[in-house]
Amino acid sequence: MHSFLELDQLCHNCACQRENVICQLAWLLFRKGLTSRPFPSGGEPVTGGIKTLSVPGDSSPVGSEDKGNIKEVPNLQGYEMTIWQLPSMLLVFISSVSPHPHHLFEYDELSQYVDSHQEEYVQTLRDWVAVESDSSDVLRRPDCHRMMDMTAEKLQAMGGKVELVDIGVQELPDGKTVALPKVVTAQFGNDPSKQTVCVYGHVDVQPAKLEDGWTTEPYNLTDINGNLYGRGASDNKAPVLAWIHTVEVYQALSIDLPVNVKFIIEGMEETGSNGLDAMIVAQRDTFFSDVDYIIISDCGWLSRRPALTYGTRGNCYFFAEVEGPKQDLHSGVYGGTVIEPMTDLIGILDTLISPSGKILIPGIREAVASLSDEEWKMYQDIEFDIESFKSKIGVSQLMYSNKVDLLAHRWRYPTVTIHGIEGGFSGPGSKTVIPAKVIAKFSIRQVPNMDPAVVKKQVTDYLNSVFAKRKSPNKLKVTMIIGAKPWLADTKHPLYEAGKAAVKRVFNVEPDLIREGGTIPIAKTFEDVTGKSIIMMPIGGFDDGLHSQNEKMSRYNYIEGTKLFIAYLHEVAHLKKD
Ligand SMILES: C[C@H](N)C(=O)N[C@@H](Cc1c[nH]cn1)C(=O)O
Repeated sequence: MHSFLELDQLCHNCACQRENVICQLAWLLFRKGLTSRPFPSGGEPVTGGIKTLSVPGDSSPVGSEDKGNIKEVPNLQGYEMTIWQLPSMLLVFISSVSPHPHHLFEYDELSQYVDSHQEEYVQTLRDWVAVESDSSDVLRRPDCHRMMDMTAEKLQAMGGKVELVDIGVQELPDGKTVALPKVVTAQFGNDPSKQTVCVYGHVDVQPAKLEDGWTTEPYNLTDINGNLYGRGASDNKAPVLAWIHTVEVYQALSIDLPVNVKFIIEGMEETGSNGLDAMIVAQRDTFFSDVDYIIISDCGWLSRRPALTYGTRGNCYFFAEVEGPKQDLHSGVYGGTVIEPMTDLIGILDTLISPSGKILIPGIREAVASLSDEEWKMYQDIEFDIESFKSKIGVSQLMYSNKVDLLAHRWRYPTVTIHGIEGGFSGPGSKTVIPAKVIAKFSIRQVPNMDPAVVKKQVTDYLNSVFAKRKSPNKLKVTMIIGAKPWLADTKHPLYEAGKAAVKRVFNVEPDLIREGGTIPIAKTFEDVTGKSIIMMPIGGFDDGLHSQNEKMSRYNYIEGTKLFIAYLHEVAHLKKD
């Protein structure tokens, strides 16, 4: 009786990655239980094993030694079978020589491997979360560089063809420059007969401090009741790792990857993917030349039901700076005599959006694509519980009270958010100061058919005109620091059919087809520059708290998500090349 490992070893010896029919047969016999169990009592063995078998055109049957023209296969002791096992063996053999080279799918084995290695996966996530790779804080840039190195080392250790691509420097508002984190590219397999997918992800994170209200240390991954709390756990370190584990699992079981897999992992997504557009343009005819599809898992489900994402909003992120006196002033001594920068700033910010959520900047609402009947119907059919949404975020009232309006305003209408004001007093206690210079940070989420270049002008012109009416002696400077476009896919593309099949296999449900209110700044560039189709396949939970306190990734989503990716590669392998 042969063990799993022995069979695997036999296959390894000929290095055929189970392309060889003999290896496939041996594997399938084992899989079907035809070689791993003792004879049933009273069963008559019909053969002592397969002795020799030559396969036309095949140079290396399992464990063979080449002796002139005769290929000998060692006597595979233990492949004994009974007469009653013959028909199923024949079926197995016929299926193994069918013309499709990647027809085998050992999902159960792959999935069991994932289950039995989950502690390792959690530990790797812990190591990654421990790196404070906050791309918005230049003081943390060394951590971002370290994070990229760790990513490259991991992929390198797996035998990938890895490169750390230098994408230049970032210009800071004071005119200084700082090196951008390098971009990691990697490649596993380059079989021209297979599809090639490119997985994009990022390993930088949003800022997080314990004093922001986290209940656990943000950079110390903490498992509470199966939820793994830590900054970047869901956005986007666990999903990137889940893709890496996917390749690892195939490798560990010596199962040939059904598609070639490339990775492009960056470290500046949270601040708008600086430098990445240029890198993609530069590598269009090299790294991207053989890529068939791009897969992104940097988003989350809408509910407990798995989802496929077909749209993201873009983002235009602005700084509005108002500068007045040459230094901060005592509000008792000078209050009432100077025109305060903060008052000016709050005044102009208040003209961006009405209390009912109507954007007041001329031209913005007019550009928005109108909601089609088909879309309305799609939103209507999605299960979305307004009450649990409200209770999850802890509010008693939302901007809209019906599902379609809420989903539409979350996914496919623009919105203005005021994030904060730099320079104003924000510490605990009560400082009586007039801040001399204040900088508001606000952003406008972009949707089809808005254009960031146009929005930049609309916002700048509008704020300048509103400010002018105040007749203030202070100075206003408006800068757009991120201009990321929205992205929208065709859900009828075969990539989505493949996605549905993979979700069905792993979760036994149909996925929701959803859009994402957040932004993946590089998505549209990928599509425009490479001309390739994108699918977004989230594994994050609906309640992961991205960018917020107590961000988490559940073990369930991390582990089942890895299985989803395994299943998805199998489905993609069966797509016709574009
Ligand atoms: C959806 C993704 N996980 C994400 O959170 N992206 C960020 C990217 C961004 C946009 N502007 C600045 N950074 C987001 O949507 O906020």
